[in-house]
Amino acid sequence: MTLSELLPSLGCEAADHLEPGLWPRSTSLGENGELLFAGAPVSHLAARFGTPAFLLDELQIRDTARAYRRALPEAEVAYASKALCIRSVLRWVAEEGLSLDTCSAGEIAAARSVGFPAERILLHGNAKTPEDLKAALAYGVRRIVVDSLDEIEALGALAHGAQQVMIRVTPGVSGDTHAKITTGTEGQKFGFSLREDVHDNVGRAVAAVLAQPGLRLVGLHCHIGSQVSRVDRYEQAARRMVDVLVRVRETHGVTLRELDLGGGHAVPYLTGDPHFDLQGYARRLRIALGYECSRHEFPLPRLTIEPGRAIVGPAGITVYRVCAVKRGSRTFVAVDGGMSDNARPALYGAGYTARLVGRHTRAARQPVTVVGRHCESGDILADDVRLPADVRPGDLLAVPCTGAYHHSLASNYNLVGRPPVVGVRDGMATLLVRRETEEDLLRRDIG
Ligand SMILES: Cc1ncc(COP(=O)(O)O)c(C=O)c1O
Ligand SMILES: N[C@@H](CCCC[NH3+])C(=O)O
Repeated sequence: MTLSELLPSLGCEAADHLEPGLWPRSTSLGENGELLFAGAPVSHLAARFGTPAFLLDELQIRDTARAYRRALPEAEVAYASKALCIRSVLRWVAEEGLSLDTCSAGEIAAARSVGFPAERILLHGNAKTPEDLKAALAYGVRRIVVDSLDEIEALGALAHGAQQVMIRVTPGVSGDTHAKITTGTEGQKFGFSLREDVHDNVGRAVAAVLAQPGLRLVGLHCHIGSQVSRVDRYEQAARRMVDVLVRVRETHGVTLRELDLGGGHAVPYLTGDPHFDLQGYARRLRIALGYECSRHEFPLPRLTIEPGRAIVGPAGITVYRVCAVKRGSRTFVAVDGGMSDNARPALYGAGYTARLVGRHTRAARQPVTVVGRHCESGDILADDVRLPADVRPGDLLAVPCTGAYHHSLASNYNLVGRPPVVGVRDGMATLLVRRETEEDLLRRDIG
């Protein structure tokens, strides 16, 4: 048992501290219980922008983008925009030299609106609509990652030039992650199977692309899942994909020069969650690809990777205001947001922590459940969190690691407007996405 685990059982509290590794690097504790975020007091940001609000540390996003490029200088690093697709973030990652993974006409439109270079964009999706494909072709998106025989036919009919195409493969490698975000194994909807006994397999996909005069097959893609911390699984996928490249050369006589190993790199949400070993990942991929390619006398393909969560997740926090505290068989601390700004606990049983900010208290910490304002019992933001016993309406709570798949998964359930996104850098805050108003909510309802 650690000291911080032992102290509460003795009725003592450890000195207040920020759980290491969970909060953005620029956060620190200020006076009177204040939390400083990228140089700005969170309670001031809450007063200025209201709550709930997503706060983003611009420099941390930029630093992480650079860390990826430094770790794998030979690779293309494509930010997976589904994690957080807002213009400012697209501009920041473009400036840091990243490419972009998109998966809809909407994400392409966002990229286009900031002039994201089309030659650095990829389009993904297991069910691309004609609008998605047309948007990609119209903007000149360099690579489209095809995911069904039907799509290959549809794209072939639309493409006139030599549209570059990659084929998404199901490598049969488990990312050892939540079932709902596992994508590398048979029996889920993404990718072409390596099994020859099923109809839509990789061999058929290769033949189908090669048969389309408007398409040019440039490589293969795989993505084993999201929130994956096991570097060995990526290494296994890389080896498997070289096998597939070699098999394609043997069977179809084409040497594919590009290999995209997807994203999925895990970030810690709770103390004790594993950190993704970026250096180890880079080293092991380099060795595995080098070894497998030389063993098969296959030219080293140009590598692409697609991290989303790892780029933006740890750089964001959400600030909420407490609306009510209910002390029954459990203590519920209800805040002014919930599953509409964080769907992840309801979707994946994801765990979060929370802390009181902007007020100093000597009250002992007690376990509480932080819940949202929505009409669902499952609208739980953080279970079993230790908050001061005197937590009360009007208090502010901050939740770390909310930069990825929070704003992008947000909904208007119960006709609640989505929170703003505020960028903070060197103490200066900028509203990047404004709060949704009642007028916004009613605008589309024209009946
Ligand atoms: C094809 C593809 N690439 C990249 C990603 C990004 O994943 P993550 O945000 O976990 O890095 C995803 C989502 O899982 C994906 O489906
Ligand atoms: N939405 C998921 C990740 C989806 C990954 C996209 N394929 C999450 O929050 O963990």
